[in-house]
Amino acid sequence: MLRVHLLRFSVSPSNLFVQSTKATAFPRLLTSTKLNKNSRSQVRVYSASSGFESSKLLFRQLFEKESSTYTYLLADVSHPEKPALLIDPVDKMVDRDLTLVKELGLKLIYAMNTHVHADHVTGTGLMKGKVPGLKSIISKASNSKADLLIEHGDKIYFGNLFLEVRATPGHTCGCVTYVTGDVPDQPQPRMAFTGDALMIRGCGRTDFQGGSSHQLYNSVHSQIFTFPKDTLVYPAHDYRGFTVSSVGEEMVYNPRLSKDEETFKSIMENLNLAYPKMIDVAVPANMVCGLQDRIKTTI
Ligand SMILES: N[C@@H](CCC(=O)N[C@@H](CSS)C(=O)NCC(=O)O)C(=O)O
Repeated sequence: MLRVHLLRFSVSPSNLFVQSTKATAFPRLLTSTKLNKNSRSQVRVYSASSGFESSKLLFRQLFEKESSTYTYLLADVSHPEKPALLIDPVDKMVDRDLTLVKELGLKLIYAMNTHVHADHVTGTGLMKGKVPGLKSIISKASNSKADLLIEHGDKIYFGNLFLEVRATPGHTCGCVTYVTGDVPDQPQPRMAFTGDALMIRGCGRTDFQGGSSHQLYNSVHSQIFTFPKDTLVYPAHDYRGFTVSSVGEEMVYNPRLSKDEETFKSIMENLNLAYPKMIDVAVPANMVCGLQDRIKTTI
């Protein structure tokens, strides 16, 4: 039985980050406090283990061709349990993904979504039925159901590695970007999993699901373009064969987001894209992280 442990810390005047090591189960939810002399901001930390061993990232980019979706597998292979997570798995590729996880000897602990997708059904619900203890994750702002509802500033630990959550609404109201940590024992350069907020030489559309071109412009400029320029950009989709970009590259060459906001809005208003074919099926399913048939008993 999985136990979730929640702790809160009081604030003290320094700019340190403190997390609990008292939780008793794996994985666990921790709450910690970002200590800042000017604020009392609290940051929740989802942690799969404690300890300060050196870390090593295993990383795979996987593709689903009908919706042109990228799924990302990350694991800390320096940790004895090799805890792993998947970002944006697709329902029809669940067996591929879980076979790979098994072959690599990983322990899948989180199946995460960057947002409520409109073009395909998430694999997180199916995976929960196949991997005991697996937790689904989506943002609280998405108004969806999942095991863990994350918010801006949260840290999601897998072994000694972690992803930070950045709210990047605009394509949908609940979009988040997951970015690797900026401390020395985390992967360098940083890696940003931008979902549909920032794509390679493009971005997510803003014409449904609470989309807003004003919000998207501000999200990308304030939350993604402020990462170091060598930060790698891994989107949820690519329609032209690109696999990875960098923040510096997109700041210069993104034909939409390198422009001023008014020009960006005008571009977004004139995209004239057809609605995604799967939208009526995908959105309701993804609002419950693909668990629509079992929602009452499993979440
Ligand atoms: N044709 C596809 C949907 C294509 C599409 O609308 N993609 C979205 C992301 S998935 S909701 C998007 O934001 N595209 C931006 C762009 O500039 O292409 C289908 O029918 O599924």
